[in-house]
Amino acid sequence: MTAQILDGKATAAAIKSELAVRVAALAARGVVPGLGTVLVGQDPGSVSYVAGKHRDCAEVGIASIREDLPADATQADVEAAIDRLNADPACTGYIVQLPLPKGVDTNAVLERIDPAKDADGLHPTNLGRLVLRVSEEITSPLPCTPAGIIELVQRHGIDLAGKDVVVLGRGTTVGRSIGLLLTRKDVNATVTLTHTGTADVAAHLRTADVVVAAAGVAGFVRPEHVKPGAIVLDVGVSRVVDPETGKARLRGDVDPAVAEVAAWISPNPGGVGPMTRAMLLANVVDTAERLHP
Ligand SMILES: Nc1nc2c(c(=O)[nH]1)N[C@@H](CN(C=O)c1ccc(C(=O)N[C@@H](CCC(=O)O)C(=O)O)cc1)CN2
Repeated sequence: MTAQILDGKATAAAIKSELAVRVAALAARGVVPGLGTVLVGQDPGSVSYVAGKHRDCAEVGIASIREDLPADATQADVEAAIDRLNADPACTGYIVQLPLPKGVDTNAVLERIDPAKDADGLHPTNLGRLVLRVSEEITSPLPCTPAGIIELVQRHGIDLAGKDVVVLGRGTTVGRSIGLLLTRKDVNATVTLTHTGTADVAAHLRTADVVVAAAGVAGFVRPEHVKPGAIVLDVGVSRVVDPETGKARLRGDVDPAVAEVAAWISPNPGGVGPMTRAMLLANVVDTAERLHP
């Protein structure tokens, strides 16, 4: 079996076209959504992701605002940037690019974001709404990567109801929150969250209908871990130096040979990453439409 591709690049492009139409309709009424970013330091991945977010904004007609801080920025410097974006009427939503350098308290930073401007859906108020609302319509921003994974699968005609999903990794942007979305009544999957304290991760993986690999360990999921016909989402990214060329290249959490066992697989790059960015834009547009009905 060779897996079919869950094409995040093409799906994100389709979503961006839909969003561009909605942004034009807002603009016709004098409403211009504005996305802010807070970037601390020069981590190459973070620099590239933030640049991509601003390129996306330009593509769909969303204004962008940048707060770029040096790697040695203090907690007070980061909080001052947050306060500026909270107060800026041109900024209708913003994100703080993660991870933050050691020494900056990430949770304190996330909690300082105005929940009404939380474009990442990571503020405790917005995560709390997800905890409470299992069957109601959600009118607050959703965490971008989890929302992007579900959208990617559903836009390929796959129904997740009744499926057993095994998630690898309990990080802030994916593992902690994806179960809240997958177990909503409109999705109806069953979720097992595995992590570095799980006794036998391989045993869980082998039973999964769907694997969400967000461990950040290159090539962690191998063909012998995957049930034939499973759906595999490759989320984690590692920058691995090629010993022959000395150049760094991106590697996902999933060994490419898994494509010989799975029914569906998301490439990495070109899978979940572009969907994360598309969902961020969707959160910004949704918020602007809710504020200006
Ligand atoms: N505040 C946040 N920080 C982080 C998040 C997040 O959702 N919010 N997620 C990740 C990084 N991330 C978004 O910020 C992200 C990751 C990957 C991509 C992407 O488009 N990747 C491309 C490859 C890009 C490259 O070549 O470098 C792909 O997969 O095709 C976008 C966003 C952690 N931080």
